Amino acid sequence: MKIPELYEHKKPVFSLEIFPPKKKGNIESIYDTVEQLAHCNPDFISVTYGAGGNLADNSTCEIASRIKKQYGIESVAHLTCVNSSKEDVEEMIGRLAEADIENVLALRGDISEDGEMKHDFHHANELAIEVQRKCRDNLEILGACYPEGHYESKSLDEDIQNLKYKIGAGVKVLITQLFFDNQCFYEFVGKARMMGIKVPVSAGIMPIVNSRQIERTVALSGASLPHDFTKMISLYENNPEKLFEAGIQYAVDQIRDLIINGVDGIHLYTMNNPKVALKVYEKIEDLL
Ligand SMILES: NC(=O)C1=CN([C@@H]2O[C@H](COP(=O)(O)OP(=O)(O)OC[C@H]3O[C@@H](n4cnc5c(N)ncnc54)[C@H](O)[C@@H]3O)[C@@H](O)[C@H]2O)C=CC1
Ligand SMILES: Nc1nc(=O)c2c([nH]1)NC[C@@H]1CN(c3ccc(C(=O)N[C@@H](CCC(=O)O)C(=O)O)cc3)CN21
Repeated sequence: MKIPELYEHKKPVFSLEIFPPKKKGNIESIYDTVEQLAHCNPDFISVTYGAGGNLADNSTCEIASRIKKQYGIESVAHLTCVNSSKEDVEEMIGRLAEADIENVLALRGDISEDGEMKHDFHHANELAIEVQRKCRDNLEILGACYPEGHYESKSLDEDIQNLKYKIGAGVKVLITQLFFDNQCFYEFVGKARMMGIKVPVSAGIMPIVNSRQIERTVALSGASLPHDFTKMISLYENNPEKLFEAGIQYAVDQIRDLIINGVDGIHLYTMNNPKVALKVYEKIEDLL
């Protein structure tokens, strides 16, 4: 199924995100995770590509394909371009289409720490154009957006202007970077609508359930930390069980508020942890 159509018929769309296992030999382990995540009744599951130092290879395509075929759940394959040549990207697009994947999240990708990058693509809109050129009728394109602005942009306005290039290049649904302050999301969506962006925007939520995640997540996302959030961390940083429960509740409160305020979709960054996803799901199921 083509994901943009889902947003025409359902509100909120509820989606989950997973990443391929780090070690190549462990690829089968992800299917246990998917099997458990299926109990959350997701409208789709997305699979990252080269995120957080994980594999950027055919495993994204393989996993996204099996999610559809074996579990009957719609999938989205992430694809990044900044560390790839035009030939690499063309090959990957061909593979996705061959595997009957119908939806791709077109990303620039994180610039690797050693600074090595290829120079065929600079931004996500260029990748979207390439996907359109190669597979206009077979692949729907989703894109990423940043409620607090991407850290490379001078201002939120500039970032939203750049977002319009992606939409011009065929992106039909946006998924946000994770955030902990719903007010940032509401202001961002209000501004984007004023600036002419009409596509559905799913809110990306990551439950923080252990202290190890905090630093890494903040570094990756640049998300600001509201007072309630830092209070929760300082109260429970030495009590893993309490932090786990409080982290779930924080995400649940965020999601319930978003749904009540009419959000188009909720995209849950599961970090391959079905226990967390299921606990969140149980507490929001009545609103889905
Ligand atoms: N690997 C994965 O699965 C995931 C990766 N991400 C990460 O999100 C980050 C950025 O990815 P995208 O949003 O796809 O990048 P992007 O290319 O859309 O935006 C990156 C920066 O460039 C600016 N920009 C965008 N288009 C431009 C243009 N045509 N001309 C000038 N400036 C432009 C933006 O305002 C922003 O500051 C990366 O750090 C990516 O890795 C996010 C989600 C999942
Ligand atoms: N800048 C950026 N890059 C991304 O890849 C990205 C975002 N932002 N925002 C949303 C999601 C979050 N993503 C992530 C983040 C971390 C890992 C990851 O594998 N982290 C740890 C494992 C942590 C764990 O198992 O709990 C790692 O060690 O790599 C994967 C995908 C992908 N996405």
